[in-house]
Amino acid sequence: MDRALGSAPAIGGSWSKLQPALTPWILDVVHKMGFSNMTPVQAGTIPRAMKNQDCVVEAVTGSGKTLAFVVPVLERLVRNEKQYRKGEVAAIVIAPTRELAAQIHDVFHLFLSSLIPTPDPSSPEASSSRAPSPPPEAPYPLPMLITSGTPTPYETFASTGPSILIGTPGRLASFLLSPRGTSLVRVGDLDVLVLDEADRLLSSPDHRRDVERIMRHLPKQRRTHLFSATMTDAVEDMIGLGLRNPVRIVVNLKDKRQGQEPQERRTPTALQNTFLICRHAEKTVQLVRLLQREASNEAAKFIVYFSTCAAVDYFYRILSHLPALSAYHMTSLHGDLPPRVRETALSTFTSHPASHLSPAVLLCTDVASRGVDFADVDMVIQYDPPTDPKTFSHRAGRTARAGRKGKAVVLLGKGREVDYVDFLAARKIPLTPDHYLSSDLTPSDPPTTLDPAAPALLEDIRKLVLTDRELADKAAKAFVSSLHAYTKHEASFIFRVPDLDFHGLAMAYGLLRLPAMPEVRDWRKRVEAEKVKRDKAREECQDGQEMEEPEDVGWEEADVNWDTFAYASKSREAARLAAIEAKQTRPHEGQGNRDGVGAEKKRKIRAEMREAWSEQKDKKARREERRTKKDNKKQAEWERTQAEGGDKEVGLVEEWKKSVGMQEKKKKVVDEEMEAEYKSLKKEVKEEKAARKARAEEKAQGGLGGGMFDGLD
Ligand SMILES: Nc1ncnc2c1ncn2[C@@H]1O[C@H](COP(=O)(O)OP(=O)(O)OP(=O)(O)O)[C@@H](O)[C@H]1O
Repeated sequence: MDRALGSAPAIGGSWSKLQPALTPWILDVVHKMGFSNMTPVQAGTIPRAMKNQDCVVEAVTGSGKTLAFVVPVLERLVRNEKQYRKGEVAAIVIAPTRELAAQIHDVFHLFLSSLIPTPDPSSPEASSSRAPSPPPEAPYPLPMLITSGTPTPYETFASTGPSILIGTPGRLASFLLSPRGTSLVRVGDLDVLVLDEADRLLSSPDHRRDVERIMRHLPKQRRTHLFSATMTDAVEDMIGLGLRNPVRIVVNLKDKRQGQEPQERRTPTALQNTFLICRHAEKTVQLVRLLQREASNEAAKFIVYFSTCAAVDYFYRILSHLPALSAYHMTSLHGDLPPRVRETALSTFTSHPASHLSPAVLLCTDVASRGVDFADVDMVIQYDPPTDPKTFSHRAGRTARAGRKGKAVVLLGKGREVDYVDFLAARKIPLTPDHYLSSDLTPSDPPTTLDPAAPALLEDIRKLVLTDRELADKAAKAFVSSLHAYTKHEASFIFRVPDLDFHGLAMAYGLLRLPAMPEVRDWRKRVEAEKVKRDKAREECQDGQEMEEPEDVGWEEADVNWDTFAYASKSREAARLAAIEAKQTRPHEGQGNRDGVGAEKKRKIRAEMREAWSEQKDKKARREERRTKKDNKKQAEWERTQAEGGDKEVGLVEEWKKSVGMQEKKKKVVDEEMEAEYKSLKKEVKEEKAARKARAEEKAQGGLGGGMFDGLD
């Protein structure tokens, strides 16, 4: 492979001086966007991508990578001698999330819309910019978005005949490779394939499998470009497999400090990238104060990252109701929300007329960490550090885009988590310290004893939670899921569950009680064992020397009557009461049939539910790996027969395709059946457990019982 570095000039130069020169209408649109000069990555990439070179492009967040592929894709298609007809696809862009795919589609659409007459506002197509526009005079390339939540692709594809497809890997693969897709969508003359956020696409096994399936379906005679702010080994593999003599374009930044050698860095220079240390119990207090302090410094738009969808859901409900944040406009965004809701959330946040008096806050997971272009975010706060360290710079990079200033802060728990700063520095992501914020929002040293605002905030949150049992469910779910995410940190030697202060976290979440889960049980045992050890050592201590006690933030279970604690939703509460009553009147229902088959299955499910989440995940990963290996073997076999040539080749390919298709179909049916069975049994076990618990609580024996889903009902 050609490893030549594409030299990207420090200053990009003028768009109008680009060689080869841009087509006038494309240049016109770029100028209308307000850009007279290229960014370095654009200057380094566009001339090469316009010619016949595959490109692997690595440049920091917010450096203008989108235009670096949109412009050459359009140029190549406009200049192409081949006239693409309806049904023929000339370019495909794959992005890891629907938000990013939609954004890329919008950029293509922006170029195209400069050529077409404004549609009649009364027509249904005019209502959405995502709907393919009526074709202008041929041969201008029409883009089409293929992600979940977009209109049925086949009809739209057949009627509009787009030549550029932009989508997420799974949806694109099923669109292109389904029997209907293979007969309707012709890719034989595809000119260019772009993978945006290539490292993310290739390091997730699901995405990678789909990307590879798509690539195998495309002609080898094509250009392929990979773009990302961070590159991984997975990308290196792909370079070998799917690209031909690619040129590598790396836009590096140097951190020039007075009197020091310039240091290479992976984040924009205009980004003030910081960390703040506090107790776990003080995290929510610090989050609230950060929002307040920055707004008092004129900041108007914030993004706050959590590790899980459940945490976003919960904190959205809590923070939206805190009097201290009443002026803030909160929006939540995560992958468990339906596509339409995600789309609305994103546009609500981007279009909200925020000011420092009425700031806008987006609470989200990593679904909004990569690629999504927010023009005017002042501050990014990472409530939870990301489980994958590569995500760190992507999250922080949602601010300080295209040379603008911005600030990012990550909240780190006192103790071992502080090592994360060195860990990132070694990865060319330097962080500077931010101060603990005291109650008057002035910087201070971290308090030596617990900030009294933490227990006070706990009480405020609890008051809120006690108004609706659903909030207590959400709190427990958020806590459990965040803890599971914590066990998945790639930097596991820094983020160690045994070092976590569970009571501190419970305080930051405003929990009423700790959910019963293996990790909490182990922690309780550990704390108890340490106490016994200390007591023993104290007894044995001859000289009366004081022993240092570990800090206890003083979180205690709230005094709640769980029998009468009701859901605010009348129907939900009625269902809860009905379920309790039903179980009391028919206590043995659902305990399996006489031959013991049901009981055996339930035993297995119970065991699975108790199994640590991490083990369940590992099993899934192993299954995934086996499947990928099998696919690869079949692919190798297919390629071997192709290389051998001969008449039987076509038959073998067909046979292979058929067998893969059959297997996938069969697997889907089996999966669906198994899933349905699993779900219904899981529901039964859960109901049974809830009833047992209700009975036990009635007998005033209390306590949190067995499996990890207890406390989450
Ligand atoms: N030549 C240019 N001059 C000024 N601004 C530009 C230029 N090109 C792009 N931009 C703006 O820079 C911002 C960031 O661009 P873009 O989203 O393409 O960055 P990116 O490198 O893809 O970032 P990420 O890695 O986070 O996805 C956008 O708001 C875009 O409009």
